[in-house]
Amino acid sequence: MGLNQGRKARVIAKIKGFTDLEPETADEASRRWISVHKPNGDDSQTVTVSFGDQSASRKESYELDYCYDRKEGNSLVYEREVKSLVKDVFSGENATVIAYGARGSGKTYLIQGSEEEPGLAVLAMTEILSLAEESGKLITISCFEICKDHAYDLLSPERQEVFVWEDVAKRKIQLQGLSQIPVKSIQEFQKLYLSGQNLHKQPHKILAEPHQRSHKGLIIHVFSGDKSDALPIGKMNFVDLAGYEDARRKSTDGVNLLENNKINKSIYALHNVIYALNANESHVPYRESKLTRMLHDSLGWRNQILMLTCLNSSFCRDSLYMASLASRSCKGANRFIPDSTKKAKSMVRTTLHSSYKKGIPGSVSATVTKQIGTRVRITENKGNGKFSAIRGRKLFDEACHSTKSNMATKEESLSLEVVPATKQNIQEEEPSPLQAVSAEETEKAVKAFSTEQTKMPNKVVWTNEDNHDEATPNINSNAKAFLCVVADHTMDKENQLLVANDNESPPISARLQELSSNLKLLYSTTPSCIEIPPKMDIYFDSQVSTEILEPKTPEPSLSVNDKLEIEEASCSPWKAFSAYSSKMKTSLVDEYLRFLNTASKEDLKRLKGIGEKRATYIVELRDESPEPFKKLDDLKDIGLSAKQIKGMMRKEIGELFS
Ligand SMILES: Nc1ncnc2c1ncn2[C@@H]1O[C@H](COP(=O)(O)OP(=O)(O)OP(=O)(O)O)[C@@H](O)[C@H]1O
Repeated sequence: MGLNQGRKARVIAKIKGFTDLEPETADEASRRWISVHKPNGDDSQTVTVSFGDQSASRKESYELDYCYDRKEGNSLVYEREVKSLVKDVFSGENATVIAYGARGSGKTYLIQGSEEEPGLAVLAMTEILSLAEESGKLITISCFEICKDHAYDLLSPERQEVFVWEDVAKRKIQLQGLSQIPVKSIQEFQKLYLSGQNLHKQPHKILAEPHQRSHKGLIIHVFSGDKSDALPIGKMNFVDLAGYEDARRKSTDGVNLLENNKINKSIYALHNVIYALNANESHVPYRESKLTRMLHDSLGWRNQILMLTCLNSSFCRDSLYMASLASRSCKGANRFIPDSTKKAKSMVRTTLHSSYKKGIPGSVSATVTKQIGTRVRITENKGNGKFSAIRGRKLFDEACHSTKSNMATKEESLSLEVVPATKQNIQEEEPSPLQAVSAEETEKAVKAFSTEQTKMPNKVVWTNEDNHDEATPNINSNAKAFLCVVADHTMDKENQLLVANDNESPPISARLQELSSNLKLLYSTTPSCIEIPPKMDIYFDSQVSTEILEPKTPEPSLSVNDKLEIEEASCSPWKAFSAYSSKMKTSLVDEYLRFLNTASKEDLKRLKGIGEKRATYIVELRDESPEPFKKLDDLKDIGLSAKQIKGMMRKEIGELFS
């Protein structure tokens, strides 16, 4: 199939097949719960998946690229969806197949399969090995898992941690610590892959260690030949995501909430990337999770992506939510960003840029040392006024630019060893006598580096886009150069109330605007005509309808009590007005708190008065407790005074009328 209608990722679904243990009546019940409308049969370019609830009186429907039925097996999905991707990998592209869905929705069965029914990864590997044999290519595999946003190598006995390094051109990823093992036969593959993937199903060596849910990945690398000088051609990733489970419900197997939150967050992060790719957005938020950072060089550009939404065949609320998320990222549309917000965004960006130009304090220092070949370190320091941050960026860009021409090619990168940069080694290292203290010296130092770079072949600049603190690998003596960039090159925005960001979801002002419009709409209606909207879940509209539903952000709801109060107040215009105002305030505050409790770090930074530091702190608080902000006063936990909190709310709401 593979028809993406011009989009980067194909998003399809597979309804879980029945196990032998399920009763015969399961089929009938399943049909009541989930049905698929294919307007052109198997050739449909879009299908509608409809879910009925247990009473069958209401339906929710979502559009996807395709949906495979319960009885359609893994081999059919392979033939129609994955086979063509295998060919693409041999012609130099990367392909990624990702299965996600509620817990127990058949993800592992689809990717890995069973003895009787091999999964997509096994079927693909069979074909890859056969093509490799015909054409004399070398195949290696890597297996990893991601637990609580840390990646581990599943093919090394010590299960070492894997770190993500990215070159400055942002097109190449190096997974440090991830083994690659050559594979020649399907038996060899099965042994390695299944033992790696099923580690979690074995009894834990340390009994006290609790059972952990994780994302599991397989990377199949194809090389140009089978000698040691072989060049990488392409790779194929298969990812079996940990099952989604609504964090608001109690976890069934004692998995702690924190772990659940991390899993869900990385599922959202992945969908935000897919959404941004399908919507052709200029910014794709790859850095929101470990998984998307690891797959960065396989997601986007000309690479192939297949998103497999696994759906439970019997009633499962989490499956509904997954279908909603899938539909959203499938279309790459349906996002609420009013024009006014776009305008505001570009205005903010201009202002921020010009404030840099005006020389808001910031500094750049560069260090050139000869300790390990040539090394240039550029750090931007805030506040000492020696150098503007924008100048620092410029110098950095210049350095990168002159390095880019010397970037290791695909061939060269094979033999390249990465020299990681960590916050720790940046700080601990002895200052060089050449440490620049003025703009002029800094510029000279960077130029020296650039010149040095142009002389040296085989060089690539790597940066760790992960947490800089996480890696403390040894400096490799074979490496000739590296550039460390202290990532915090955003200005301290805590007090500037300005944020420039291209992130994917609407800022709070846009959502508040939406809320405000909804409330205005309500206000313009006579109280007795007020419809009580049904209670909404995030992105999930449970309204009784057979229409195709667009996944949504939540809207305000009025309780029966609200409605009664408003009706009571309707006898006096002033009382009615006061009642509406008060409800509006409550809804706005609720929405604001919900945003604080759920938004990504980048989105949080869109709020007035929330900069890098506060956003980081909020995210950390959420890791400790799933919903740290229950009332506005809880903002005091991030160091705000009552006056500042009020000020921030006033500014946020004032924006609605600007
Ligand atoms: N198409 C199918 N036919 C028969 N049995 C299936 C099918 N799909 C899944 N199963 C069975 O359903 C159970 C759950 O499937 P599986 O482990 O693949 O789900 P999962 O989504 O990977 O679970 P988790 O969220 O826990 O990782 C397994 O016992 C599996 O064998």
